[in-house]
Amino acid sequence: MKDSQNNEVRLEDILNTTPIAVSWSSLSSGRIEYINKAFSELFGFVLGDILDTESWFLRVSPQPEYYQNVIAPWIDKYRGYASAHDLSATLFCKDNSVRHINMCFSTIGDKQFWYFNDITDHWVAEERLRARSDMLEMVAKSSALKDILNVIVKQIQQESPLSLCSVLLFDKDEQCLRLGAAPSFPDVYNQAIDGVKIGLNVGSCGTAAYLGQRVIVEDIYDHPYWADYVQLARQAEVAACWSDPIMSSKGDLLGTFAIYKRFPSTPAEKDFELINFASNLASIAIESFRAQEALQKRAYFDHLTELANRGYFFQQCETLLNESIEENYPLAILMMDVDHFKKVNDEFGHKIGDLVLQMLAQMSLSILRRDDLIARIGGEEFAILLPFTEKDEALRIAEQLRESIESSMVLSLDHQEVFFTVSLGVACRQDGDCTVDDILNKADKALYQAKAAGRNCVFLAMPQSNTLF
Ligand SMILES: Nc1nc2c(ncn2[C@@H]2O[C@H](COP(=O)(O)OP(=O)(O)OP(=O)(O)O)[C@@H](O)[C@H]2O)c(=O)[nH]1
Repeated sequence: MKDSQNNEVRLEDILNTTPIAVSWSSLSSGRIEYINKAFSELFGFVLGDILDTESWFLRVSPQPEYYQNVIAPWIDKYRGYASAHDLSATLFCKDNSVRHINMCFSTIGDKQFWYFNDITDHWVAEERLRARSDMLEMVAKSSALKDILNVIVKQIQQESPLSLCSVLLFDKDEQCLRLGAAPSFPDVYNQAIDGVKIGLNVGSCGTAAYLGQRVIVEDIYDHPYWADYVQLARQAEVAACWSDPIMSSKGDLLGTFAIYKRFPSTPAEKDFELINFASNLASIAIESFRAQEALQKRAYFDHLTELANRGYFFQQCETLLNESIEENYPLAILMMDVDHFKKVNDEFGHKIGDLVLQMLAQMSLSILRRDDLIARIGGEEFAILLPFTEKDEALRIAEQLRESIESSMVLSLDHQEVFFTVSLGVACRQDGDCTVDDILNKADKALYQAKAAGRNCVFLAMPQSNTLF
């Protein structure tokens, strides 16, 4: 008896020196009878905190379903076996920090011996590598920026399950933040944040973007930065927010990355590391996306007027024409050409000619509807696609364009007012119009007639004849 007690003491001493967390429990009662020092250090529990394996696993599982669906079936499967296959699980410590554990158990008589190996560092490194390569793959495949940012946010939330994360994008023109990705926030919160101007005391993100530096608010309900936003925070059920500005490789502000907590919280060293990782990843994603966007713009858009170019117009036109034939909805095309443009160039110089084209583009955009498409298809020639548009509406839009352009002007280098006009040809899709060229040719002929009729007017291409509007 004395020997066995001595042996037990020695075994506990030995187990207390091992860096692996070890415990044993009674197979019949489930009661945990022993935990070693490494176990207490890893999970933060002492033996007095723990009753039996089931209640302990329920306490450390992220949700009860995780215990019921993952851990309990694993225990049942290997109950009574000499040893179980490993299970990798995400478990909470007593202080609610999260660890990734590789665990297994073996059974000897009535005793179940448990081994818990902390693989958090390894797991985090692997997950981050995976997130980075997933993100780069999405960037390479030209996925939507929102989807790419969602991958980043979800990765961080997985690594830090008690956190909610968001990425907001900086809108330089409006000096405001736009929603990038915040999948765990309620719509009411996301709608309120979308478009918020950056500035001091505009929550953690608005302030971080404004200052260009990290903002740590440990208690939203007791911080001047959040004074105007506590109601919103209450709706989202958040109480702490740590926000980092996302900067480009050239040091420009791209947006913000933020970690929110449900309770007032102070970030630990590993949280800062997590924020750095996320901001970095988001910066790569946003910069790559914007570079691709710029490339696409160059391929599809006219650099002088920033309107679509000929190639893009034909591509879009073909898609919409086929759609309008299939679904039998009306569609119209306008051809618009500057009158006597050569004269403008000759009289005032090419630079002023360019200004005229830019002014005309802006004026047209302000008149056209959201789904209309205007493109510069030649030097001073523009094509306009009007989907879901009947003849009368197309003529009304053409006339409005003509009138507005007639009454606009640019200033020459010696401050003279330079007025200009346009002629327009209008064609509507009719039965038998199968290609973009079919309709464009009609619109072109109507434009030619408008020119021949003296310019600064609108002509409609009719099935048999052309008519002055
Ligand atoms: N400033 C400027 N001029 C351009 C550009 N592209 C083409 N042009 C000029 O547009 C003019 C077109 O002249 P024309 O085809 O004779 O047409 P027009 O003078 O407008 O006469 P109508 O169309 O018959 O009313 C030429 O002088 C071109 O040099 C451009 O990007 N910028």
